[in-house]
Amino acid sequence: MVEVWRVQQWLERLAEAVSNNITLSLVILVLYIFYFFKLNGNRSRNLNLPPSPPKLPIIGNLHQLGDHPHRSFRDLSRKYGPMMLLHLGHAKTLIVSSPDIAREITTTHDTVFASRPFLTAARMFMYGCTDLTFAPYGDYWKQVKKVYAQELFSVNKVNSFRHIREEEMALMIEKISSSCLLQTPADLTSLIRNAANNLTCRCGIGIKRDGNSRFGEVAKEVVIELGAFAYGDIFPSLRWMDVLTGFRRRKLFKKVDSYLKQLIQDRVNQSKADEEEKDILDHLLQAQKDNKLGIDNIKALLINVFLGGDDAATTSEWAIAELFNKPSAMKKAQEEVRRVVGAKAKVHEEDIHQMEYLKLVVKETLRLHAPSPLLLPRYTSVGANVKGYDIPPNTTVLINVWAFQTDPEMWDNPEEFIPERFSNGGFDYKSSQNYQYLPFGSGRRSCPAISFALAIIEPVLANLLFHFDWKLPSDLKEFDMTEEFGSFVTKKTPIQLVPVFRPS
Ligand code: HEM
Repeated sequence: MVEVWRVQQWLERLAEAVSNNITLSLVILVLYIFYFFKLNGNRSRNLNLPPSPPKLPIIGNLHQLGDHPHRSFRDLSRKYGPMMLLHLGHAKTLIVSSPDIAREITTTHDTVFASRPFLTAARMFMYGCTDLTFAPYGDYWKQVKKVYAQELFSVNKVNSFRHIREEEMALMIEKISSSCLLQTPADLTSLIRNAANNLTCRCGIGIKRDGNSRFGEVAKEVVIELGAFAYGDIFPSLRWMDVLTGFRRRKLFKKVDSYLKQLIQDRVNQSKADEEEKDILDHLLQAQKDNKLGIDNIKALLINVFLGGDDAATTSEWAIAELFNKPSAMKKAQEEVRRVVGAKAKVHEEDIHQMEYLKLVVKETLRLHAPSPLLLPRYTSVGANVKGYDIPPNTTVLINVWAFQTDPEMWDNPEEFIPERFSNGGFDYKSSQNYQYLPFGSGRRSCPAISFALAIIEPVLANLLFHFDWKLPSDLKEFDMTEEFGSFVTKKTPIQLVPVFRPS
């Protein structure tokens, strides 16, 4: 019998040969794609499919994606309509660009489109997609969603993390104060990311996710890997190429896995008795004792929590960037924060409840800069009919909320940052009444952590506005607002501003 390690060695040699030889890789790629084009034929001949832009052989519409897919899709939808069927490589992808069709997908046909595609990186890092984000819709997802809603992100639980938020805010302010004394620019991007990620991870697992700690490094690499290219995601028939070429991914996974294993083991040995002190990991271990979850499920769910901090950090960064770019809004927000906090030395959480303009600033930021402008991909394994069009089985669905959150037909001066546009109410994060504003998604797969996220974003902003005024470093003439598309849409260049202590 052939020994397993020999087979492994053989596979690794083959993989090396393929990845070192571009011509061989390309020949295999082309042969496979032609084979599957032929095999699949035109199965959709009798279907009334949504309009599609012309596509190229093999790569389909991939060349039309550009650096900012949400913008390219919006431009294409102006020509081909609010429901387009694209072929990203071999993957059928429905692009939705109107609130009306978003409602159909997330409400009328919610259960049909409630799954997620099995993305290569998610399969690995989310332990076979057993986290909440990528789990296929079904009993397991429902059970995990219940644990999240009742035990992890309930209002009481979010409130119980208040001391962590206050400590992390104090640390952030202390670090900025030293830049203030030296009159050097503060790297707000990394300060905000550190604060949001430390805070999220302390609530999740009781430890920080500092940029340069071992855990911080690993978490950062996972975020990059989740947004990275994989053959199998666009050419499902080429999934085997990912197996052959995914050494780096597997190495990283081993690192993540051993880290999480140790973390869980340590916690099992010292569980906390006090309900108030329990963090997310304690609750997940309790769910394991109740036979609701396995150890690998817990690891996957913890990764979900690490990633959430990045969403909140991205939003806080964009809010500061937009305020800096619009001095009248900055002045109004600062005046409100300073009036509400008054003579106190620091911002208290009860103060934030009274900061109405600050909340409008967050809403407007999420309109222009939803961290996931295409939401998270949905997937249907069965066919469906939406607005008279046939959606074939095995189609991924991307809802381009950015397109309708910036549509001039729905918003006045849509490119401009105007927090006041939300002052009449009418747009709630959770309400599904108005589908033209959906930064947290909609329906059963919408974000379960809205209050948790706002409880990070609002204190970060209130503290930055209360303690400091901000000015451009002397060597900078302009403030760059370019976007970068990755796992989230972030600001391309870090925010470097010089802090000045607020006038007393
Ligand atoms: C500004 C902050 C955030 C934004 C804008 C945001 C946005 C989103 C969006 C758009 C989705 C997909 C919705 C859909 O497919 O319809 C989502 C799902 C999700 N979010 Fe958030 N999120 C934020 C913060 C967080 C945080 C802090 C956490 C956790 C710590 C979190 C955990 C999740 C999870 C687990 C899902 C998957 C839900 C499912 O598939 O059932 N999010 N979020």
